[in-house]
Formats: sequence, structure tokens, C-alpha cells
Amino acid sequence: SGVKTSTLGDRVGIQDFVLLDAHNSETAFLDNLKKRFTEDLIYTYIGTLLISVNPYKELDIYTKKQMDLYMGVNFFELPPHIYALADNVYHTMLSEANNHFILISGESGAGKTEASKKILQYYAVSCPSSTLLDTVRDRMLMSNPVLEAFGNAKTMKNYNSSRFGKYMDIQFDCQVSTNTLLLSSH
Ligand SMILES: Nc1ncnc2c1ncn2[C@@H]1O[C@H](COP(=O)(O)OP(=O)(O)OP(=O)(O)O)[C@@H](O)[C@H]1O
Repeated sequence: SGVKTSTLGDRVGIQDFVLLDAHNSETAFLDNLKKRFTEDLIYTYIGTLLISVNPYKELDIYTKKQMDLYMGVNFFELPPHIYALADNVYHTMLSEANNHFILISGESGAGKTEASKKILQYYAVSCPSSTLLDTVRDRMLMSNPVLEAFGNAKTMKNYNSSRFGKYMDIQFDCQVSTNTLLLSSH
């Protein structure tokens, strides 16, 4: 089949496509995604890239407990998760002291907006806290409904489709707290 069972974590199919024997087989690739998806495992890595399949239902994987679990953990120690990616980017930024970006792409309804919200929520919870920062964070998280109210529309593919591209710039101060969020629409 070209798919071998991982010995780590969730054990359904393979968690990282780098381990797929049939690395040039689209069928094996899709089979693995499907196998994991039917077990509600929506995330799979290709090395440090993360593939996400929209579950179109609420999953119990975005709790504070899950966030705590992924904080500061080695990328490949736990099952693939968007929190692992967010955490990895954050810590790489700290250790390399330079800018990093997360590029989220996919067709309409793929779950890009939801993914960006999960990342923001993760940073809101995992970064150091103070009264001022909490205010900035709340504003940051609450900016989404405002932008969606102006820029989203119901389409055939997505009942809440963003009709604009989104660029978010999260700036951290030297105490590595979230500082500012700049948004621009095109
Ligand atoms: N991780 C998730 N868990 C549960 N539901 C999700 C998840 N991701 C997406 N969805 C569901 O799918 C819908 C569409 O997702 P989203 O709006 O993020 O897509 P998009 O890729 O941003 O689409 P567009 O390009 O049209 O704006 C969401 O409103 C939500 O109902």
C-alpha cells in the first residue's frame, strides 16, 4: 500500500508524509489523508509543512489543555497540530531573533480563516500576560468579527467566505509579548 503505520502518537496512517514509501503516488497520499480524516485526525505533516483537512464539525482539539500540551514541545514529539506549528514558529523567532511568517493557502472553504484564528488564539494564551497586553490581545482577537462583518459573504463553497486577502503582522516586543497587530485587506 505504500503506507506504513507510525509508531508515534496517534498511530493512524502516517503523521508525516516524509515517511510515505510511495512518495510520488497521489493515491497513497490521498489514502493516508482519508484514513486519518475518518478518525478525525485532520492534521498531517510534510516535514515542517502542515496539511489540514476541514472537518466541518467542532473537534475537541482546541482546548486550553491542548494548548498547554504543545507549548515548548519539540515539533515532532506530539501528533501533528496547528498549535505545534504556531509554537515552533514562535520559538524559532526567539532563538534566531528574526522575522518569521506563516503562509496559509487553500481553496475557498478549506479552513484558512479558522486556522489563522487558532494561531492567534494560541499566541494570545501562550504569550506573557499583563493588563495592557490583555487589552491588545482582546482587540486582536475581536478584530476578526469586525473584518468578517465588512468583508465576508455567503458563497456556494463557504457560508462565511472572506472576500479579501488578509495580511496580519504580529509584532512582539523584547519581552516577547504580543504587541501590535496590523491588518490590511486587498
Ligand atoms: N478546524 C476547523 N474545525 C471546525 N470547523 C472548521 C475548521 N476549519 C474550518 N471549519 C469550518 O469551515 C468553514 C469554512 O472555513 P474558513 O472560513 O476558515 O475557510 P477559508 O479557507 O477561509 O475560506 P475562504 O477562502 O472562502 O474565506 C468555517 O466557517 C467552519 O464552519
